[in-house]
Amino acid sequence: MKLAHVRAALIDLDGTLVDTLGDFVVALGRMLRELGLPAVDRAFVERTVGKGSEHLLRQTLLHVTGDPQAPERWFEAAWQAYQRHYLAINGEHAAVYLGVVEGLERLRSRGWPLGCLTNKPTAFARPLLERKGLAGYFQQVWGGDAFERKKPDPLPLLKACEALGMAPAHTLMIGDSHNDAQAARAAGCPVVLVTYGYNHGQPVHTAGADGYIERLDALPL
Ligand SMILES: O=C(O)COP(=O)(O)O
Ligand SMILES: [Mg+2]
Repeated sequence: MKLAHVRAALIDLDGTLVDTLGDFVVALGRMLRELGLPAVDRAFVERTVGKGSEHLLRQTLLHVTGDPQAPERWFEAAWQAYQRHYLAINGEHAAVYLGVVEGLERLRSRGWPLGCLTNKPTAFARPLLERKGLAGYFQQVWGGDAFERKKPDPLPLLKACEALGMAPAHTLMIGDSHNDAQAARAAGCPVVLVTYGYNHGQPVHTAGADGYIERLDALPL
């Protein structure tokens, strides 16, 4: 892992900083019940999160109905209900991973500017970071709606580097999935993945990162 040139970091949220699977399962469950649709299982949610809420809702609607028309037909009602249910429980069924606070302290002690870059809507991400005591570590927080395109597109990383005043080659992306690695590669950022998150149901070591760590405080700085 070559981190000698790194001067800043962009860190993913779900599956990297906070284990939010419980929040997703509860909010989706309440939404589906409200719409009169069948429930969804935890394993499906785990392999579907990471590409933003719109993707999660469309895939869930397809999965529970088996009807290719369902995502279009139900999307608007689902989105309204999901936002309401998610915001009502945001962080209640979620826990900060071991090593995260220690890792953030170490990154901060190096004087690196830190940004949180997630595909989660900004309106969910900010209160979650506040509630979990992590907001103070980040200069900026960008959700999946902050830019025209989401990860795995490189655009959010390029824009975030620009906002931090750092070149991509000096900005480390830390994430938990192929999505983060692909975006970082295309943006020209070095990338390290944690091994405990959600990687779309795939083994994380196949994601093509520069390095893999079991805890955030295991970064060789
Ligand atoms: O898909 C989501 O809502 C969140 O994904 P991320 O925090 O891992 O980018
Ligand atoms: Mg993630």
